[in-house]
Amino acid sequence: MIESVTSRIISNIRYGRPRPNPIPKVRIIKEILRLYPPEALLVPRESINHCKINGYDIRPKTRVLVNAWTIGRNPESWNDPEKFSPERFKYSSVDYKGQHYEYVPFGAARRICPGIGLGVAMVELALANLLYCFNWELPSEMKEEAISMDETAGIIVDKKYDLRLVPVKYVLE
Ligand code: HEM
Repeated sequence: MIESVTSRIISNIRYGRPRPNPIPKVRIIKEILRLYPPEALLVPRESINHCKINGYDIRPKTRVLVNAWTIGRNPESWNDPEKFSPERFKYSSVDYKGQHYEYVPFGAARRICPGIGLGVAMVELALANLLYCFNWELPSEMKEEAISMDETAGIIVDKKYDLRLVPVKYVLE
C-alpha cells in the first residue's frame, strides 16, 4: 500500500497531473496492434488438463491456437471494433503487457513476447521519422478509397497489397 502511494507520488512529480493515459503516439500504435496484430495466431499451446470452454470439451494434449486478431475485434470487448479509433485508449487502462485478455498483440502468460519494449520502441521510432521527415501523398492516379487494408491469412499477417505512397520531403521554412 505504502509502496503504491509512493510510486504514484513519484510518477505525479515526474509527469505532472492530470495526465491522459497513454500519450497520443502510443495510443496510435496500440490501436494499430489491436486491429492488425502481426502475429495473428499466438504461439501454439497444448492443453494439460481436460477443460470445457463455451461448451466445447478440450481434451488433454490438444493443440490450442489463440487468435489475437479476432480477440482484438470482439464486439463484446470493444465498442465499434472495426473502427480505427486510438482515442479508445485515452482513459482506458487496457494495455499489451499480458494482463488484459481482450487485447493480446504480444500474447500473454509464460510465452508472452519478451521483446515488447524493443518492438514498441522500433515501431515508434520508424513511424515518428516517417512522419517527421516527409509529407505523404497518394500517387496522382489513385483515390483514397482504393487503399486496401486487406491482409494475408496465416500465423504472421502482412498487408496483402503494398501501400504505394509518394514521400514529399518536409522542409521547415
Ligand atoms: C511489434 C513487434 C512485435 C510483436 C507484435 C511481437 C509479437 C509476439 C507474439 C504475439 C508472440 C507470441 C506470444 C504468445 O504466444 O503468448 C511473440 C513471441 C516472441 N517474440 Fe515477439 N513481437 C514483437 C517484437 C519482438 C522483438 C523485437 C523480439 C526480440 C528482440 C521478439 C522476440 C520474441 C520471442 C523470442 C518470442 C517467443 C517467446 C516464447 O515462445 O517463449 N519479439 N512475439
